[in-house]
Amino acid sequence: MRKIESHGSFGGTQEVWAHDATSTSCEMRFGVFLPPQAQHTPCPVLYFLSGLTCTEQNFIQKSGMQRYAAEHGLIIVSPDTSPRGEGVPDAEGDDIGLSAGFYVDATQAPWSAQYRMQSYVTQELPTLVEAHFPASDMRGITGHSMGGHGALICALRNPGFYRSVSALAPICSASRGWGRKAFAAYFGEDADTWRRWDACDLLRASKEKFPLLVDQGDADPFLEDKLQPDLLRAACDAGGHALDLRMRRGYDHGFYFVASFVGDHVAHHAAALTRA
Ligand SMILES: N[C@@H](CCC(=O)N[C@@H](CSC=O)C(=O)NCC(=O)O)C(=O)O
Repeated sequence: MRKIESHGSFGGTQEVWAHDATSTSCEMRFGVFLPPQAQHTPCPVLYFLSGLTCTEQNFIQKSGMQRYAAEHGLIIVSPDTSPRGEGVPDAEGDDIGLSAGFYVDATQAPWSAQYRMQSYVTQELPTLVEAHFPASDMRGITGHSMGGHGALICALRNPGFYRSVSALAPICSASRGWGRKAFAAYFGEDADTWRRWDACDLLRASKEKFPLLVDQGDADPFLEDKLQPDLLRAACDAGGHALDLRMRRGYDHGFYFVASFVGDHVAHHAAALTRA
């Protein structure tokens, strides 16, 4: 593992690390914010999954989350959004290939060899983080847009592994919205497989009940066609999950929105992760 960056921030440290990942067969980078409390005691970890076109940098530079993480004593880990490097498959468009891993394990060639972001985020990365940083095994997961979809499916596919889950402007049903092109490529046209990676289908089927905090701007240009919060509401009703969906007047999809509400999400996770 190699430390790429280290910056003092709100009494803690914002770092970026690189390592050779086995799940994605390439070098992967991730951000880790270590709050001041981590100098003395193991801290809970909140994973933040970013959206299309992002690397590990967008969230750590634009969200201002370090202030809230330092206040609540949370480590925040922010992985990259896809495998990277020479030979990694890509295709035309922002919603497939590089920066568009959709946090799934692809089944179709040529994607299946390296587009294994579900395994990376839910297995390899937590193992690495808990071995190398002062991290406890209390984990929460959140994300923005494609990363909101990612947070939901990671929690739903791994019951008991995360104590808390939330999302900012998530792609609520990737197989019906913004993920259709990627799902067709990564999984082929098998509808059963698509359902196993779609947050709304997983919510309808889940026996474990998930209390969900979701913020969504009502001026988001992707709201109706690509994000589809109405489908999330219907799936939570059908599956018996408590959904706190907060529609935010005048907010669009970008990081001005994320920065406005990330503090609420950090506080939400801190309450769940520091409860005895
Ligand atoms: N160009 C794309 C949309 C690009 C975009 O808005 N990306 C968002 C995430 S969208 C869903 O996953 C983002 O976080 N961008 C990075 C940033 O720093 O703003 C299109 O219009 O299709």
